[in-house]
Amino acid sequence: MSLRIYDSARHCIVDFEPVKAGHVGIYLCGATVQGSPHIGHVRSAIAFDVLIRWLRRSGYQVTYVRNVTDIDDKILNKSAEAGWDWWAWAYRFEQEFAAAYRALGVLPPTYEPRATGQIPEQIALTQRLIDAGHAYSDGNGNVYFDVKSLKDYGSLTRQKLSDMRTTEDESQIDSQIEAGKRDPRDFALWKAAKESEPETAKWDSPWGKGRPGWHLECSAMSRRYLGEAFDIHGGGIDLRFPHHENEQAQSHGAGWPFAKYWMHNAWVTIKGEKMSKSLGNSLVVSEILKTTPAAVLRLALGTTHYRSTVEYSPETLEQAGETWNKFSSSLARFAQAAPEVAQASAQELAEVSLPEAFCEAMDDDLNIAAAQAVVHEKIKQANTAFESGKNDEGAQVAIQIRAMLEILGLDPLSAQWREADSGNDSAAAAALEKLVADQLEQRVEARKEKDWARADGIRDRLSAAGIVIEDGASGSTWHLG
Ligand SMILES: Nc1ncnc2c1ncn2[C@@H]1O[C@H](COP(=O)(O)OP(=O)(O)OP(=O)(O)O)[C@@H](O)[C@H]1O
Ligand SMILES: [Zn+2]
Repeated sequence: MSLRIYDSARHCIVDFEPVKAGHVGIYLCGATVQGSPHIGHVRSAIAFDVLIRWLRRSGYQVTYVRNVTDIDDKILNKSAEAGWDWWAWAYRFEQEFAAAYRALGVLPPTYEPRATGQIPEQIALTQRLIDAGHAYSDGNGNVYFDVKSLKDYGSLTRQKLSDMRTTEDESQIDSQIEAGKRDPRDFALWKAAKESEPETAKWDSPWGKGRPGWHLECSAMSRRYLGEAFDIHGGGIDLRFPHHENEQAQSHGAGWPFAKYWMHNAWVTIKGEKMSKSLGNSLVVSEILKTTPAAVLRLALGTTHYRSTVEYSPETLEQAGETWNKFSSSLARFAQAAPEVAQASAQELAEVSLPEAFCEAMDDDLNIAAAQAVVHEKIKQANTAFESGKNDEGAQVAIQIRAMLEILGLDPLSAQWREADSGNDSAAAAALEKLVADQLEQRVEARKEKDWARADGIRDRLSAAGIVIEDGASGSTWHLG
């Protein structure tokens, strides 16, 4: 069996056949870096991380592009309110997103272009669309895409033009932009600079100073890094319209075949409602990570099917914590019984044969529940093998378990999570330091009161726990004996 995916343009499961044999080009709409990432924001990066790991494991050479939208109305407004330069504001949150991705074990994309780094390409694309008769300037510095000029406008989301009211992002409708449109359904490719906007947010163009509309960057950047035709375009479900419809219109209008398949991930909800800053129910990743191990959060977000909603509650994390403990304690036990389990290199893990049922599940539009069931089954099998002294068989199965978990980004013995554990080690060391310091203080008090029995009792109890006390002129120090 080979990979089958749900193509959200065709609304059905299809065989995945790459544009170029052996290669896969993927474009994922990345973050608009206007604020701290909440767990809804990182879901798509995690979902597509699993896809990319699986494609690589299936032998494809993957070029993966995830952009950063570092300029838009929200960034300009929020930075102005806060008294920051817009670019400093955007960079601050770009770094927060990067830290969240790193903490959650999301592999870096092959290329991560910023919208502001591709202005000449976006100007050239706008000009190309004007030349092709798909765009027009209003004479006031704005350029619009003429939706009626493109036969397949609406085809991605199966909508008739006659049923549409607008094709702009409704949260960002701007009266100045609306004024120059020949048709209210046209959308902006280039926006004339406004008096109130900072000079650094204005670029020269054939239509005067301004900046690109939001949809344009993805058409320009996907072409630059993936070419005119590429395999998979991904993003959150809300991006299908108008963003992806408009991206496709721009690229088709330019004469480029664009994405062959479309994949969209579902929401993270809380009490059934979309997690969202504006609804005030969002949980910032860095806050959750203060109390929850990153692997547990990744498990909670990444082991629900990407097209199903993740309903978040404290129980979601609790359950994920239990599963993670099972994965990590099982592998720690297996590695203790057979050191080769922990020593297996990334290369070995990438080459070890995987259980057929796991591959079938992953090939079935990333059926992660069925794939996880195989992991649990194999944990049972390894347990039985080790218990009956068949260490070689146990080790072989345990290495398969690691390889499967690595595809889900959840191998507890991988460098990512081993390092996280060493983070736990330092937390444990800090806790020990505090407890021993407490005991030493009490011993000092006991000695001051000439309560020798109590002082000796403390020393003996510490010594029984493997802690040696050295008394010196400037007080007592301790070390592990
Ligand atoms: N709860 C969520 N679940 C999954 N993806 C989400 C969620 N919230 C946002 N996203 C993804 O992140 C992208 C950017 O989200 P956006 O900036 O609209 O965040 P938000 O928290 O909904 O903010 P706002 O309330 O200001 O609209 C969205 O287009 C969407 O693809
Ligand atoms: Zn996009």
